[in-house]
Amino acid sequence: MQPFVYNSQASRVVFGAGSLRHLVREIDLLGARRALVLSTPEQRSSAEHVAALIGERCAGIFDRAVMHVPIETAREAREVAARLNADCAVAIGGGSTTGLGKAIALESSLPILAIPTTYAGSEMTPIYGITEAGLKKTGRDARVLPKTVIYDPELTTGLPAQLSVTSGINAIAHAAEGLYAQDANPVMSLFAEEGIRALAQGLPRVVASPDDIAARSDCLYGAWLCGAVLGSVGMALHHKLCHTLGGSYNLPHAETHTIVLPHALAYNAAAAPDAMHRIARALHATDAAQGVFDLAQSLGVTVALKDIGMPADQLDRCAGIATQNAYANPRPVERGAIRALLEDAYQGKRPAARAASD
Ligand SMILES: NC(=O)C1=CN([C@@H]2O[C@H](COP(=O)(O)OP(=O)(O)OC[C@H]3O[C@@H](n4cnc5c(N)ncnc54)[C@H](O)[C@@H]3O)[C@@H](O)[C@H]2O)C=CC1
Ligand SMILES: O=C(O)/C=C\C(=O)CC(=O)O
Repeated sequence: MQPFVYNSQASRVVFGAGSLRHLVREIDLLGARRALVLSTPEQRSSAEHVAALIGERCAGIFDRAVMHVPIETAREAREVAARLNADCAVAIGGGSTTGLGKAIALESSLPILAIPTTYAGSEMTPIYGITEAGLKKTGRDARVLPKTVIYDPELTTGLPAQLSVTSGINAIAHAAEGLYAQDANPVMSLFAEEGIRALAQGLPRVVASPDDIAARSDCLYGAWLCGAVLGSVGMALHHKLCHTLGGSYNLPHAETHTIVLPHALAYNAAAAPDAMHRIARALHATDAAQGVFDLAQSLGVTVALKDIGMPADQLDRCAGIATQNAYANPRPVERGAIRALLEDAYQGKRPAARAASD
């Protein structure tokens, strides 16, 4: 075994159907008295349910979380938290809502209790993102890692089937890149492979029956493990491409991950054979890139950037942005090859299998 460094991220996880009933106990354990509940406008009713559970210790609800955390929203939420004397933030929702909690915690160190309702995994990471003047900046800071996470699969049954699939593949992307990360380690690789396996088994059952709690549990468990990988080791080409596409063209986050991942894996396949073997094994596929593509296509989500609003004439520019700064990746990142990758993703082409001799 190669020497390695493993950074554990300290958080408390309460997992299981119905575990939202432990919310007040968990707020007590944080030592908090005035909880500010965060949500998107669409999940206002979930926020109200949470506020009712918290009772008199609920300081208020802020329901304006949106994707990519615009700085104006972050400032408004910070002001509300300060005005209400909140001493903890309870974020119920996906990565956008957790991200808003992180924007508050970044300045105030307010502890976050996250209740994830998608599979994006932000609740397991010290990574924050804030968008200012059309530019999204991300960073790592221990203050933004949620202190407590309540994973209750019952809260995910309302996540539409298509968003469940793309969000699940967003999670798989964290694990896949974690397996070939420059700072990969055996512990996170175990999390990664198990996370992919749980999601690959759970997602088809969720699509067939969105209320299936056992399937929802498998997916949320997989999302937890994959999120932990994202929080612990560095990402590479795939995440760089998705941030470029999402940030520059405002493409939807989970869908973009779903479309790009097979092509990023095909690009890196020959340079990371062990990771590809483990991804394929977890997917019960013979090839990692094709396995992800087939999973997405068989579950009825789009596999082409042209279907989600990517302008055809921007592929050159996108290849330029994604290759202008150096970053760790198993295979050198070359502009011409990235342009070809983007063309394949734009058209929704099934990637070729890695040759056995590669
Ligand atoms: N900092 C980090 O470590 C990470 C950050 N992110 C960030 O998170 C954002 C994307 O988060 P996502 O979770 O993909 O989407 P999201 O949080 O934007 O949610 C998408 C939509 O689905 C709704 N929704 C969520 N859960 C639902 C449920 N159970 N039932 C019905 N509707 C539900 C939301 O209210 C929203 O309208 C991006 O800004 C991305 O950059 C994503 C992953 C990791
Ligand atoms: O952009 C952020 O807020 C930080 C990380 C991610 O979004 C990870 C991802 O691309 O899923």
